[in-house]
Amino acid sequence: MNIIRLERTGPLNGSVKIQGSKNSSLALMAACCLSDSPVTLSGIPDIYDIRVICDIADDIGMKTVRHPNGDITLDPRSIRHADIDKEKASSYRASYYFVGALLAKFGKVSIGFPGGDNFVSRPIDQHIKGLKAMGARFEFHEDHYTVEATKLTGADIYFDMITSGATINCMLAAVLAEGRTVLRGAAKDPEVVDTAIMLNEFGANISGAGTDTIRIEGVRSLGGGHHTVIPDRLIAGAFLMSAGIAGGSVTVTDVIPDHLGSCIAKLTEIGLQFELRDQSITAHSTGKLKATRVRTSMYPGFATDLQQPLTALLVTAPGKSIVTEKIYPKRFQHVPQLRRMGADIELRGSTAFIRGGQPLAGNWVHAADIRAGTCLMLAGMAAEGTTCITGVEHIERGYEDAIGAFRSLGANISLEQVDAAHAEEKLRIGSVQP
Ligand SMILES: CC(=O)N[C@H]1[C@@H](OP(=O)(O)OP(=O)(O)OC[C@H]2O[C@@H](n3ccc(=O)[nH]c3=O)[C@H](O)[C@@H]2O)O[C@H](CO)[C@@H](O)[C@@H]1O
Ligand SMILES: C=C(OP(=O)(O)O)C(=O)O
Repeated sequence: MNIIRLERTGPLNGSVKIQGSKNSSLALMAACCLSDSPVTLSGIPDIYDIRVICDIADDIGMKTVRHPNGDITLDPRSIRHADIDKEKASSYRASYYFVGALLAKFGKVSIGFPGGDNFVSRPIDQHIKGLKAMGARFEFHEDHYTVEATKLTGADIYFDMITSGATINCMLAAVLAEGRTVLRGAAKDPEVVDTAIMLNEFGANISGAGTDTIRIEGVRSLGGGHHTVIPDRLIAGAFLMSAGIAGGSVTVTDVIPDHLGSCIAKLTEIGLQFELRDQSITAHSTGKLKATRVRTSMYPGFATDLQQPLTALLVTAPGKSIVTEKIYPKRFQHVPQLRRMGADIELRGSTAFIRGGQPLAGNWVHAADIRAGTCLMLAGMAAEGTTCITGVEHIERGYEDAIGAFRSLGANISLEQVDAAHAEEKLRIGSVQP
């Protein structure tokens, strides 16, 4: 099995080109099913989740070609059915977008339950409620569910909470539905906006994406064309944090600085300095970090996907920090791992109380999800000695080449193969801190 090995890292210096957004790519790839002509997407990252989508596309008959320049062309004209392999659908989170994207054309979609990072509870009731309002009927089975609709009709949908997944899924279903759909309490995330922009480029009639009310007038068909996915703001945010942990200056290029507003504001409070340009951001360490409080919230608030890497940074900031997770109250699988490295963190409900500035020591630790992996890579840069991280497959769901990028900045990081039993034993006996 693969592990990531890290040694304490001196100042980082250099720049990293940020890959296309995972979460946007997952929506865009599924959205292509709505078109009646080929679509070419630029910037889609070569990551595990995307490879699964290409597999699913292949199964249902949508030809996909990855060109030498990295672009992907998808041809929805040859889709034969909407019976999605259960296991493939359950191996990542956003498989539910195939429901919204295939329902109008096929009248019935059969699919496995969404997988993805395990935060104990990730309900899909808002997807169900929204699609039902448009005329869909759901049936739930042990390992899959089916969604049927003889006809999809526009509806007025009030979400009970802000959800990017349900906003995008209902938007996809509404594009070819009859009449007008209004999504109220919609998510404003850049990934929602990116999806709406692409669909409009191909002939959809969506207005208001990026606000909390999205209106979609159903159209009869969509054409194809070309679209470039937005950059991954979550990966960019984690690289900016690495300058705070290891020192030095890190530039992220090919980004949209506006998408990182709340992250930059929080990192400035903590003591980093920033230079913002049109498409790049440089984070400078000032050598001084301050404790802070943070509460995650939906865009434009501080993203839950940045909570875990931020926690690593706060563990190194002297003083008491308080991190409250409002989106996934149990998203703390990184905390026991940070404790194994000597971090002083107490968890009470959905809040982590951090006494920062204690020395960290390398250890064997396990990344249970993508951002726990980011968090542990950052912590490993600050820890004395060697840190070995298992669960690399989770990191690979989101990052094209995290190791290469951190190495290019000067981090002491490598991918190594070890015997699985050896890793398990090391994780079991590691020097667990009280
Ligand atoms: C593939 C993808 O894009 N994943 C992202 C997406 O996940 P995902 O789309 O699953 O997350 P949502 O934005 O839908 O979830 C936001 C909140 O709404 C709740 N909720 C959501 C749907 C629903 O039907 N019922 C319900 O209660 C969730 O439990 C959560 O508390 O947004 C999350 C929140 O920014 C990010 O952490 C994930 O990286
Ligand atoms: C939670 C995440 O991903 P997913 O929703 O795909 O599990 C993430 O990217 O941090």
